[in-house]
Amino acid sequence: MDQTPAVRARGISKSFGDIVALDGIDLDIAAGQIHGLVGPNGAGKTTLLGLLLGLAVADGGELEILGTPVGRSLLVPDGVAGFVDGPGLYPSLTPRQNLSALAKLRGSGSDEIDTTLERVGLSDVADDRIRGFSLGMRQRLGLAAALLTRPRLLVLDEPANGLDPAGTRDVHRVLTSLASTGTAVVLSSHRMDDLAALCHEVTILDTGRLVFTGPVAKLAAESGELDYRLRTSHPDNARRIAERIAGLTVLAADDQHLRPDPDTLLVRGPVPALDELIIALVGAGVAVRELAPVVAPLEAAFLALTDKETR
Ligand SMILES: Nc1ncnc2c1ncn2[C@@H]1O[C@H](COP(=O)(O)OP(=O)(O)OP(=O)(O)O)[C@@H](O)[C@H]1O
Repeated sequence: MDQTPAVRARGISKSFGDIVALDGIDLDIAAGQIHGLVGPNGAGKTTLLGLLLGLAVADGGELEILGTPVGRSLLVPDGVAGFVDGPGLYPSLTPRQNLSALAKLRGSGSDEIDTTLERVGLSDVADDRIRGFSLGMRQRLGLAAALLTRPRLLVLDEPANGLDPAGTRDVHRVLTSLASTGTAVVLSSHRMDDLAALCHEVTILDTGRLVFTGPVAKLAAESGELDYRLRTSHPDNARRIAERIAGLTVLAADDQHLRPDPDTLLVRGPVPALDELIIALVGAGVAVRELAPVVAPLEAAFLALTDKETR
């Protein structure tokens, strides 16, 4: 596998008038890596993806794509494909015609149209006009158009947007198989569960600044103490026992904006205190029916790193 980094960015900045969309971003994406970009609305994700696609140039910093320095012109090297703000398609044409037009423009890929349409699950509608397509079907076709160029860096802005669960699974499968052959994939998403399932590394942006970049497991480890939902056979006894465990706090349901449920207790504490709680509950004849984090560890880390109220 080619060891040239797909992306190497140092101190990238980009402003639109007074708005600082990116503020000194460093980013490394290795070949064959699926890298997720997350952040609240307006964090700068689309702006960063646009720079990688050559749709705009940075105001400052250094950017290397597939080993080639990208200067102040809008040229990115061959081997980069993808889309931001939805794929650009010809609505009056069919998927097959869209891909044929693209293959003609590029002078290659026309023999791969059928297999590419099949890969993204559009074989059955290959000859229907795309004007009536759903958002999810357009997303699939956008991905097909990108795949046809055999990219070494694939850049996708919210590719799972509008996809049903089966569509999301198909896209994950395509991206995972692409990465296994050395293509780097960078994608934005608002769904931490998707990113956890798909990405090797994630970068979190917040109002143009980088607040985390690294392996998904490292991010999950930053979630600190979590809140857990505890369902037992005897909620009143469970509450009394939980209140006696050192380091454990029993929370009110409205702390979490959750629907009140008399059978469920909310507790916050470190894992050893939870272990102690379970042992005590079982010892007292209280059956534990569920103990699960209210917010998944990755989501909790994301919220802690980007939550303005707590900052
Ligand atoms: N062409 C533009 N002109 C002016 N401001 C812009 C432009 N593009 C982006 N911005 C601003 O830059 C900031 C970053 O926007 P960007 O679209 O990159 O965020 P994002 O993380 O992709 O957001 P979202 O999750 O809502 O898609 C925002 O404040 C946005 O309003």
